[in-house]
Amino acid sequence: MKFPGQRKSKHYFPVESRDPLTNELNPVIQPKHTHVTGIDQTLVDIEAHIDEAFIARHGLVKGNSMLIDDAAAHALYEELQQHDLITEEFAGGTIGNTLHNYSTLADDRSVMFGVMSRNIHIGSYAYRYLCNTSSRVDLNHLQPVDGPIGRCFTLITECGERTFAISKGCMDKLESQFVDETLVKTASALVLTAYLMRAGDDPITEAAMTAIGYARDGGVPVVLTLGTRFLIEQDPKWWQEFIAEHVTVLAMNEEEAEALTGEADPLLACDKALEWCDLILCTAGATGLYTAGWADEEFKRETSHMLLPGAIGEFNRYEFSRPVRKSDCEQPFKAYSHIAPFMGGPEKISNTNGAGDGALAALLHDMSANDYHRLNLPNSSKHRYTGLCYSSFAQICKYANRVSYEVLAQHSPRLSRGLPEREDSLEEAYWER
Ligand SMILES: Nc1ncnc2c1ncn2[C@@H]1O[C@H](COP(=O)(O)OP(=O)(O)O)[C@@H](O)[C@H]1O
Ligand SMILES: Nc1nc2c(ncn2[C@@H]2O[C@H](COP(=O)(O)O)[C@@H](O)[C@H]2O)c(=O)[nH]1
Repeated sequence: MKFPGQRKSKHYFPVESRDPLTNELNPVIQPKHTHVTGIDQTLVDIEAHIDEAFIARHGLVKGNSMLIDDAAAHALYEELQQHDLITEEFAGGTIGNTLHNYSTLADDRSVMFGVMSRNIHIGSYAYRYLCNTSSRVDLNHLQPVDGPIGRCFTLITECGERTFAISKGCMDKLESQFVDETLVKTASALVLTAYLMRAGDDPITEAAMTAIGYARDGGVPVVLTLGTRFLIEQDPKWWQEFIAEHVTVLAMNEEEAEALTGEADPLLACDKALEWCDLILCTAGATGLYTAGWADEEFKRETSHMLLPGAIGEFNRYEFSRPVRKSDCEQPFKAYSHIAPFMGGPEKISNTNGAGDGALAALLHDMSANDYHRLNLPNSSKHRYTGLCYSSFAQICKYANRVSYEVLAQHSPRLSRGLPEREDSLEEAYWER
């Protein structure tokens, strides 16, 4: 496992390179490994740049992710092809992207549960999906199906907004028996998307609920990403109860946060949602991102950064604390952190597809690094208490933000490589210190 984020560390990480004296006592150190699991609707993104009239003509809603039937998919695809509008085709799916990015960043294993076409032709969407997924993502547990995987028409309007039209194929056919109980129970996290709950009569919703049950029994954090505000605003109360009952870590953007809580200010939305879960990653486009969660009075750490004004005054005071599950705190209190986009954002953003998934992958990396460190160095002072993450709220903000930047600066929602070892933007002296 790679170190989460770029910085110098006072803890021994990775654990193989620990104190030479201890190494002499234990010359052969075989680190114990961790992994994360996730469930997704197996989808290929078909990206096209279109105008608003196209969106209206096909009965779509700008910014939404909508399911379309076969006839609508056919008409849409025909028009895209006729006018030569398709610019890219690559593996997608919000959890598929997150697992791929996690494995790329951590250089470590993730396991994806989903479906895959039984018969795959070279060049087909299924083939492309497999080719565009990191070899660190374990796809051995995919359920074979007699039909195509899903297609996600990713339609980008002039303003950079993306609208998704989903042609399901067999993407929702995942059955519970293909979710491996041991793998879920031994993972550092189970990652799910709200999209899994809109499968109608198809079995993927039940498979997700089965996985949630395994995670609960194994004490594994359940991480939920909200997908789109349109889904949440249909029934915010239902989602609030769902989160309160099942979710440890919530990932959302500011629009989804508002749909869930009724609060337009991301800080106030996080404050409210913390009543239902333990840790929140809230991305806010050009405003950057927030982390919010619980920490324990006994282990709180005050920031050395400037205290920030906002809907909650000086909200970042304890951002150097590490997130802890509320139930693991003796005296829980809420801590928050915020960061503006890395370097103000890339010079040119061709689209923001996957920027949120990238940020979540960084958070997952930090969570699994914590487990990895605890498994291998249980006596480290870091594990005097049971933290959810390896790093502080502030550090997670930095890392997530940096990864989002990388996704924005490239074309696909999936990272083609990890972050650079050294940041060109940081002065040489930082690394030499
Ligand atoms: N226009 C932008 N300028 C600079 N950074 C941006 C911009 N849009 C997104 N980002 C970065 O990407 C992150 C995630 O973006 P966001 O659009 O909120 O995610 P989502 O894909 O979930 O809607 C932000 O927190 C920020 O760091
Ligand atoms: N599993 C599903 N993934 C979906 C669906 N609609 C869109 N998407 C995927 O989201 C990412 C972009 O994520 P974001 O971070 O920019 O919001 C993209 O790659 C799509 O494939 C869906 O219904 N199910």
